Amino acid sequence: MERKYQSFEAEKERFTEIKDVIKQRLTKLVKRVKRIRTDVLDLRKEFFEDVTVNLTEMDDAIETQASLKQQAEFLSERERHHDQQDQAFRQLSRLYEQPFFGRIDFKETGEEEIEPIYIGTASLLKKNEEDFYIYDWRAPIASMYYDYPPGKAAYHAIDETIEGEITLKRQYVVKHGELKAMFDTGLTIGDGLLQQVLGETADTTMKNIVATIQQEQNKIIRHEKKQDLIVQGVAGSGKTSAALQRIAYLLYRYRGELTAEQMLLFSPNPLFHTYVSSVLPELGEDQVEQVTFYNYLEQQLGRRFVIETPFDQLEALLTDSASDVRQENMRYKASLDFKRKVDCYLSDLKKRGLAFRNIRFRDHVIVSKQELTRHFYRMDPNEPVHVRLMQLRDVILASLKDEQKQLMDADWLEDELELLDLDDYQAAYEQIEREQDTMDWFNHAEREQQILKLRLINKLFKPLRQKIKRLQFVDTKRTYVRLFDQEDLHDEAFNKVRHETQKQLSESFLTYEDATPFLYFEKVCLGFDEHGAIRHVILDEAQDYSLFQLAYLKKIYPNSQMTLLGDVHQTLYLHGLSEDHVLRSLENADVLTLNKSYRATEQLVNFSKGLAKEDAYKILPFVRQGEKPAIYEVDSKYMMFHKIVEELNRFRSLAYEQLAIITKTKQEAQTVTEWLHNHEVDAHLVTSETHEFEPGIKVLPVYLAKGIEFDAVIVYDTSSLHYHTELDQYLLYTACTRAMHALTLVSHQKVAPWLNNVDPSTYQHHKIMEIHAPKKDQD
Ligand SMILES: Nc1ncnc2c1ncn2[C@@H]1O[C@H](COP(=O)(O)OP(=O)(O)OP(=O)(O)O)[C@@H](O)[C@H]1O
Repeated sequence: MERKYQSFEAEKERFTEIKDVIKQRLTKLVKRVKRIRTDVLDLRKEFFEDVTVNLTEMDDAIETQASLKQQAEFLSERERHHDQQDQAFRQLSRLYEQPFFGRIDFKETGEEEIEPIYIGTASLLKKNEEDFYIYDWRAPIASMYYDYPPGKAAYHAIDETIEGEITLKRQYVVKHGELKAMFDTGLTIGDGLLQQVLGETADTTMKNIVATIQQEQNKIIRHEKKQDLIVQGVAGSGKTSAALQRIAYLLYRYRGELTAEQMLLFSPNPLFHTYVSSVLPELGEDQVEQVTFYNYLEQQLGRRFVIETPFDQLEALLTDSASDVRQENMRYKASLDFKRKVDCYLSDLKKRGLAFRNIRFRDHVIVSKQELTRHFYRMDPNEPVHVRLMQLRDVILASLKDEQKQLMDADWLEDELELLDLDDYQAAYEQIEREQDTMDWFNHAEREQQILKLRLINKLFKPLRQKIKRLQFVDTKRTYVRLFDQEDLHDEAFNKVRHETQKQLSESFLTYEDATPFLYFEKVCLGFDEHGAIRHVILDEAQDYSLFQLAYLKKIYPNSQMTLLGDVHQTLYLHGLSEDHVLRSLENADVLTLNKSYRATEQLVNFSKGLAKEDAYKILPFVRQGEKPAIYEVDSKYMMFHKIVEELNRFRSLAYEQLAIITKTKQEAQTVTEWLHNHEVDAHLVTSETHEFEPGIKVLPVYLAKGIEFDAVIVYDTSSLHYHTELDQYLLYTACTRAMHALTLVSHQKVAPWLNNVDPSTYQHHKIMEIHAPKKDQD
């Protein structure tokens, strides 16, 4: 049987043929898009010209309204059409640059033909609308490209499994719209191509990996079961990449049922937002909303409290300024033990303890807190607190009406009528006009006065009504503070943190660890505004979430499937050190693991895995060669900086562009940046407010480097004085695993203890002593 397109020449012809087809379609599409755009612009310009606006008579007004509606519908239909065509245009343009990246030849069992399946970022149908030039990488048949080596293979299409044999598996290198090379591959997807891709230098934004998705990553991307999914993946194993390709896959697979607005990505920091933002548009999908958990907390509580950022919480730990009580608080408030305590207290509130605020109007108490308490606790105790509060709210709003009526005779009201504006007078006038036919008013002036007074009262009461609707008559803060009034003989951790919690709450300050429990407490009291529309929540860097935070997220996104991606080795928060880790917590979740690290060279992985806290043997490198990491142990700060500059120069001479100096704290990052500036080295300090990733040298604390990678990394001062706690070990591992090609550790004096346990054959160790600093650098 004749095999199609075997030689490179034949492939080139095929490549050109497809590009020609795309070009023709693009030409047509450009004309169409232009035409529709002109239509839309004309329609917008002439919107009112085609409508006769006549509002004098009721019938005319109705007619005018109908024709306006028709015109608006027509316009929005054209706009929609324009958007669709524009999207098709962008998709075709992308395909024109790289029509396909892979191919499998598949012989279905029982069929004679071997079909070549070309795979690209989108499908391209032939004229007959049945056959394909190119299959979208997410199409069921394309899954075999990622899942099988040549030989027996199968895929699922709708309700059946189709079996057969892959007779050829091929990958292509396309650059600047030209086919440059091809590889026929075996077991994994093109070690050749993957080598090439991974060997490239880092970028300021993340790349998509559709051409080289690995089998174990494909399982994550195409996980379709209803259960939640937990991915434990070692550093650089492609968790974030898999998460983004998964979003693109789900949007394709459930097109028409699932939209980008129904998905939500929780990410670690604003810099990360920008870093990953190009992947989905590159794959032709809309951006999904990205939010940090802190932003979410701020949005919910920021008007009433100052909330500590997670980075400030970490800084307190890293600079050893967190007292024992504070550390206990971090651990305890993250735990499900504390959640159970809160739940217990919430259940108690059904019977007693809810604190209310007086409802006042102009310093006058309309409903006292005692009355509210009495009324609330006379309601059906079997009803949940939030349901009873809704009922109470309706009672208060009704009684407010009586209160308003009584004010009609108040003397001050007349004086304040001038607070009304022209619209109020106009409205009063129109109301009298309307009433004239049905009511027999003797005195217009009197009626007008009455209407105006009513309007004024309504206006004055509006803010109060809104507060009542938002249940602000419940004093949630005070109620929560009461939880900490009494000691608990059986709960030592609770007793330890009680006073501190009360003190901070009274100052309207919420530590990061306190913010979620308080928000949870308040939501259960007042009722959850569940985000029912969100169908999929993705948590990247999931190891940083506490069990309490995860329970909270489960509660507010009740109709959502969750994908958690994290790495136990990269834990940065105290709560992550506990046995009950978020990545082990979800019941009935599917758990998938990624053990191979693609980011770094074999030499870097072999070194950094020696720093990993648990199961280090499971971390496998992808075979890509580079230099061994270097550790410089020096005896002065000056020498440390001197070495940093030397290394930066060396890295630049190797054509590495994205260079980072990773410190433990923000203060150190600042010191290093200042030193470099003083010595005429251009470096950018990255802070928690940095949103854009600038090319060049970056100096940043390790927690801001999460999820991001650099060509070469220098880890600042890895001495034992500096890195010694259990958490420090995780930090050091995280910092070292940010490097793709080169890694240097500089240490002022003796290195951190775990570095001594790393296999010495995996790195070069240099001790440099006695270089004296110039006068200006001696401190
Ligand atoms: N299949 C693949 N093909 C090409 N590149 C890949 C593949 N998998 C991962 N990579 C690359 O490896 C690097 C690390 O990927 P990614 O950031 O997704 O890993 P991660 O597991 O989220 O890392 P970390 O937890 O350390 O932040 C990226 O440069 C990514 O492009």
